[in-house]
Amino acid sequence: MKRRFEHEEVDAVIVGAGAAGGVLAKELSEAGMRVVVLDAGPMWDPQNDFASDELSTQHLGWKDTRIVDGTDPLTMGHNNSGRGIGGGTTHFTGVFLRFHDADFQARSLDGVAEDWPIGYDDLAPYYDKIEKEIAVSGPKHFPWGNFHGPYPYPERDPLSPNAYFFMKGCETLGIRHSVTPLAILSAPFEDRPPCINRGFCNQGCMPNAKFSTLIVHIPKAIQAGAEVLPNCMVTQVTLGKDGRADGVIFVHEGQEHVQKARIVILSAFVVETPRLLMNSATPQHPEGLANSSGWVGRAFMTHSSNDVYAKFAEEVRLYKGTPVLASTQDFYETMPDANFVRGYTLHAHGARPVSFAHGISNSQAGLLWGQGLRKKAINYNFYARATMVGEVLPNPDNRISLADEKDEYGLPRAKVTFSYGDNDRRLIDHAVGKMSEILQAAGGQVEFVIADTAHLMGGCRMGDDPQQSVVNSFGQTHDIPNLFICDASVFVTSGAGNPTNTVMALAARTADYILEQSGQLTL
Ligand SMILES: Cc1cc2nc3c(=O)[nH]c(=O)nc-3n(C[C@H](O)[C@H](O)[C@H](O)COP(=O)(O)OP(=O)(O)OC[C@H]3O[C@@H](n4cnc5c(N)ncnc54)[C@H](O)[C@@H]3O)c2cc1C
Repeated sequence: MKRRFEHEEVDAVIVGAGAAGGVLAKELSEAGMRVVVLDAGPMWDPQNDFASDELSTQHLGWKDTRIVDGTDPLTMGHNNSGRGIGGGTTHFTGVFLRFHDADFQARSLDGVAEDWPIGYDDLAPYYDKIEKEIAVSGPKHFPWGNFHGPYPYPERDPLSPNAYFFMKGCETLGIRHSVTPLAILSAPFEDRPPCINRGFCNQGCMPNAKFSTLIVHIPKAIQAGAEVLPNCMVTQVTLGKDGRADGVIFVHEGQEHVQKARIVILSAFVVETPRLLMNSATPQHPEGLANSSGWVGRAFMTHSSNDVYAKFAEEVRLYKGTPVLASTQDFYETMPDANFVRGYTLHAHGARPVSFAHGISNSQAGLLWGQGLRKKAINYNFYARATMVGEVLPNPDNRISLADEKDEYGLPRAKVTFSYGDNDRRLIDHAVGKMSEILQAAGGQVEFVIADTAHLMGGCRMGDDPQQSVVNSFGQTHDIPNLFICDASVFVTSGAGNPTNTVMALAARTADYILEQSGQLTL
């Protein structure tokens, strides 16, 4: 492996080239900082590595063994993680929503969870910047939240049959709906083509119509001088004699290497960032770095993402088009007459045949296999699907910790403990009821409800109080001023919308802060 900065201290080393790491790499290197980015996985080549095939693209997820427990253990892998340059964005669905004002104020408004140390207004300019930078497509008027459009690029057209059925159901019931804001092009942008509705967004998008960090931020960072090193698994953050972070140790092809840096930024996502901090424990930091509060790994969240499938007399063909093209946020904020607080987004959500068969084989109607499964799966073309993105309240007992079992690097594996709370379950019941009503109002017969989750957030939450949080609102750890955390792990609550726009806006804000502060002695 050729390295430019093997024997030098760089300005910043970034661990993880995903949604957040990519934004940071671009911003810091364009501002003239010397940046090295290390990612555990490969540098993907969309034309060779992104097959139009469900099964052969599972490797885009983080596949290392994790020990899972709790009353609702999570299925880890392709559905909730990424590995390699681009991180989760290589195979994310591209739904690109902003959080609402209320998402930052769960404690003040509803007496649950915690308020974030920032509000919507702190992120608004960064949402604007990111959306413009990647040409988000969306409606002229988005009915919910603080931002109503217009988006930089026009909304997608035509939509999928599944989206039209969803919108018909919503209209019949008087539920507002909208074409979904997407990080997927509706017209040419830079050197990328518009989407032609192939529908393989979760397999990597071979034509590059869908945004990913791999094809947007990382090339720009490299152009500006950043060194991006794939297949480099960071195993430890190191401290100097002064107690400040002074670099990282990483493994490439079985060999250990060191990268010294003035600032260390962890953007390794919700499981690996806390794990790395805990695996970097020293006698001065016996519970792991940045963990004097005891909050490292705690209160991580997922979104509830239950699916409802309904059968129609006409063909729907769930494989057609971008998976999500229509949504409603009419149930996003706390509803006065509901038996739960907070809310959810609903999407019309396509499904390819393998995930359809996998889902229905395991639905709440009971297990299906053999002839029974075949009989249902053969009617795949007649099913429509809706999916929820439900807020899950933070619970300190939902946590990432270290298991006894070791991985190939000799490091303790991550243990991921997750259980839903009562509020989460009541919220899910409500959303499943609404999705069923919508599909029925469109003419379908509900046949399958499938419990599922999506997205991970939290585990290194931000806050003003160093005893109750890991980082400040800029991602700077309370304990070690030149150690930053910038990824989905800093979320305080999960909100009820897909998180990546917020992950990237936070990263752009952290980059500004680092650039403002980097001349000062405190960094
Ligand atoms: C199937 C799927 C669909 C999704 N759909 C949507 C959607 O439609 N809309 C939305 O908003 N969000 C969606 N998401 C979520 C989205 O992908 C994440 O929110 C986002 O990628 C998180 O960004 P991040 O920077 O925190 O982490 P990531 O993007 O996951 O990046 C983390 C990177 O760190 C690297 N890494 C980890 N540990 C180490 C280590 N020790 N050393 C070196 N490198 C390391 C990993 O390889 C990875 O590349 C989806 C996710 C998946 C998996």
